[in-house]
Amino acid sequence: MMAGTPSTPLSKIQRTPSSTPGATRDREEKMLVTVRVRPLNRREQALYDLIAWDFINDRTIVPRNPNNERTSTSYTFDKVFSPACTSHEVYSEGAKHVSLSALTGINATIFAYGQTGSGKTYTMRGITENVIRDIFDYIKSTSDRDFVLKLSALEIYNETVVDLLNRDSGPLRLWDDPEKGTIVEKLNEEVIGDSQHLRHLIGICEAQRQVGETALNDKSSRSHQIIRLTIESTVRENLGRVKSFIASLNLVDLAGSERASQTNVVGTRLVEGSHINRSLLTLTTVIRKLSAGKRNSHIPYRDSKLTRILQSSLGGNARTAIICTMSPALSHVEQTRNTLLFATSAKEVTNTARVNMVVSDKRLVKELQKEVARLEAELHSPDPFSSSCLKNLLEEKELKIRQMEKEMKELKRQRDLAQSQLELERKTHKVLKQDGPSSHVVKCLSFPNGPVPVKNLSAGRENSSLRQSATSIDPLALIHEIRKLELRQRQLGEEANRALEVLHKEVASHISGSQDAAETIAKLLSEIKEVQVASSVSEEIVVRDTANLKDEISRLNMQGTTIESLERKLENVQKSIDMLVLSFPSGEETSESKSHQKPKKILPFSLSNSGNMPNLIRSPCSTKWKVIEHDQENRTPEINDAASLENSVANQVTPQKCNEVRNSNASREGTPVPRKSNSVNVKKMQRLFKNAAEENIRSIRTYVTELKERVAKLQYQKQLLVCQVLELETNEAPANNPDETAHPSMSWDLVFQDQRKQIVMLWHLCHVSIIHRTQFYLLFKGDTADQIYMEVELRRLTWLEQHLAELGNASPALLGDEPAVSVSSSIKALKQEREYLAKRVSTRLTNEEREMLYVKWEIPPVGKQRRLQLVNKLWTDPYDMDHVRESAEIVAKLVGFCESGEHVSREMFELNFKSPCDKKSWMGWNLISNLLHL
Ligand SMILES: Nc1ncnc2c1ncn2[C@@H]1O[C@H](COP(=O)(O)OP(=O)(O)OP(=O)(O)O)[C@@H](O)[C@H]1O
Repeated sequence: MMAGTPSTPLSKIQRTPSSTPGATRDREEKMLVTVRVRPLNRREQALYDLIAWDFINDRTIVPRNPNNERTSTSYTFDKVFSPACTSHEVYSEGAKHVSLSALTGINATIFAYGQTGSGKTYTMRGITENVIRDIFDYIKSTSDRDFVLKLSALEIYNETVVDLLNRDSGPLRLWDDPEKGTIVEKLNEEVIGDSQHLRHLIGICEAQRQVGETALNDKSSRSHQIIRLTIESTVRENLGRVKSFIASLNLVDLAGSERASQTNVVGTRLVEGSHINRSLLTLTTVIRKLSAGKRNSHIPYRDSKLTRILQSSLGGNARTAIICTMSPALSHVEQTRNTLLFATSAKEVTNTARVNMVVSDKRLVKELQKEVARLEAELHSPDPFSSSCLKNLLEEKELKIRQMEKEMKELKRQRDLAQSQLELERKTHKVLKQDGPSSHVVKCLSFPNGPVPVKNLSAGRENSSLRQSATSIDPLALIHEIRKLELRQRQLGEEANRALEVLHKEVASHISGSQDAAETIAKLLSEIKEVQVASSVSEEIVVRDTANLKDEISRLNMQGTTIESLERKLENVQKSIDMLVLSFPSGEETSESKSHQKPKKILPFSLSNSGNMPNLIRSPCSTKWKVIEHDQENRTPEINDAASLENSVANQVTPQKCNEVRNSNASREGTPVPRKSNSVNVKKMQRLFKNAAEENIRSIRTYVTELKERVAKLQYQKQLLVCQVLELETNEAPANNPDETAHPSMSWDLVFQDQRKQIVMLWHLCHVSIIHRTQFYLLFKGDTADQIYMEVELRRLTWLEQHLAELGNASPALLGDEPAVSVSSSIKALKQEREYLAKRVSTRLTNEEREMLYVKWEIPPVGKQRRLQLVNKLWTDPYDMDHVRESAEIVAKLVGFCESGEHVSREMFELNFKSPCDKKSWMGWNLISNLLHL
């Protein structure tokens, strides 16, 4: 197993020993950022591509302006290397100083960043070669120190970490060490003999790396490669004390950012490209946040393996040099601009490098023991002349030993003190987090009613329930929440089942819309009203200390089947009710019925007043309901006889009652009941019954819809809990990373943009239904109330992607059949979904709209499958947010989200994440827990 970046134990840190050449004090310094421009390559020359950049001086680059006008944008760095510069020059001015720091105990990282084909590998090869030469020259010329060099190398391919010195070891796990940072488990480390040996091993790593051909580079690196040299050197000081310096030098060759449209990649290359882009996006976000000086805010190191492994090099204990590589060609100007923006942010990032020094107790004791043994042996020697001299010597040595022991004691005392201070700080940090303000949402999961203050669980808080950081949450608190959820699940199940029983009995048999049906429905409605129970959740849930989180979640999952079957039942009932509504004659759209639709009636069965309402997701549906009631209350009474009569009927529900009301109204006011022919009255009565029945059915339907929402909410809460439990249980929980659990202070808007980009990328990687993507995209647009949805979506997708990536790269023997089948079935489901949408292109879009889209999306003017070609292009470039927006708009049109001119409503968004067109084959969230054997 290989350690992460070496760091000095707190007690052992010494600042800048004078004996160490080149060592510096513990201090902040900016990253060294340079830009290297390669010459136009053959491909670019063949296409007569133009040079798009000018070098004003050796630090500044500007976009070339053909008209010689003054340009407003210029980019300045520590150094800009023109195409004429050699690799040796790049090394000397862009990497040497930083990389040789590792010889003196300072961690160092050199990495190349840039678009695919811009020259990263070329540059890093040159640097590595120069580094090897200089390191061995230094070692040769530093005879007072002993050096030990070790090499390890890894690549991150499709978010999987692979050992380049031993590919057979399979995917490697990462875990966090409080002192050493992120550790790559079981990574091979080879001790280096000499420079030849080192070159040989690096050659092996290069040969092992994933390389593939794309339109922009014949030998494109499809993975991020990190070669890590760990350099340990020891020096013996006057007192015989042994000091060790230990540092690592990371030589990082990133895979290049790429646009699918430019690299023309499909299949495997496309998937690789998505992973590459995603991790580079995280790297960019990390750099951007660090550059904004928000080191105490949440920096999303954990969002990609690349940033996790390089965490200490990005704003931590390391010196870092970044060489941004670019093509000068006009055809790449956009990508190059992105690279330069990245470089501009990187310039602002500050690292705090320190000398990692270890004063070795063990070695010291060993040395002392050796010395004592030698002296004792001399003392016992029979030579009388040397005896007194030896005695003196021994006394002298003993004095030194006592001195050293004292020093050791002092060192240990300092170490213990530092450790206890650290411990105290951690505790304080935790307490602060638990008691802290509530507006921070990232890493905090809760459900109801938007942001709620987090309070201590024992204080019996109501709503803070799940809204605690998973990394700081007490397992007992989680169990408590699980129990509460179970209770709600049971109560809801009982209520819904009773209501459904009644509905099932009656609804199916009365779909004719006759007077009988109206009566039955009215009866039904009142019965349903009765079965509603005000389910207040008991707070008196006792959780034993011995309760086990995993067992709790398994139990909850088992019970989940009840809720799932309830969901199915609700679905069926809703269908029956829909049929019932449809069964009414289409005369519904008469002017009369239209007019009564506007000023809605107070319904006899109002869910808004339900005791359960506070527990419901506040859906647009229920909001509307309230507005309707409000409208009604403020409405001036209708003078229209029929309308007021209808109101009464709707209120009284049954035809008999309707008659009574009508008669009593008439007689009370002393107004003669208008005499009309019998046939007219019967017709009118029938229409009134029908309207009343319809209204009641709508009430029932709303009730069922709200039941569904409540069920969905429970599922959702369950998944939140599962997420929290998973995070709590995994070794990767950032308990030792206070930095990561820190509350974000950046604005929600920026967080939202970041999260949205990541979600889009993850949807792409996990082959999530494009209808789901569209719904989610259109529904969550950055409102503060969206925070929780965004967070949960991100967490779920991150889990899913990580596990799919790990499983996808594991050997079949490791996998078993299930997960692989699931991945392929979700790809299949996505394909089916596209076919389904393609069919709707003709019906949902006008000829004109279709033709415009074909032109815009570059669909050939002739061909059989133009509709499918169009749909196949939707949601394919997660990197381009314009593409994403346009894709969402088109899918929304095809599915009819925007039909009424309104935005998609939350009730359309299914929290169980099933694809509407193929519920069976889409890989839903349940799979996550299946994968984890929960
Ligand atoms: N400064 C340079 N001078 C001459 N040739 C160069 C230079 N930089 C790159 N090249 C050539 O350009 C091609 C692409 O370079 P390289 O493979 O290093 O790109 P890359 O950025 O690592 O691409 P990818 O991200 O796809 O791996 C190679 O053939 C390389 O030899």
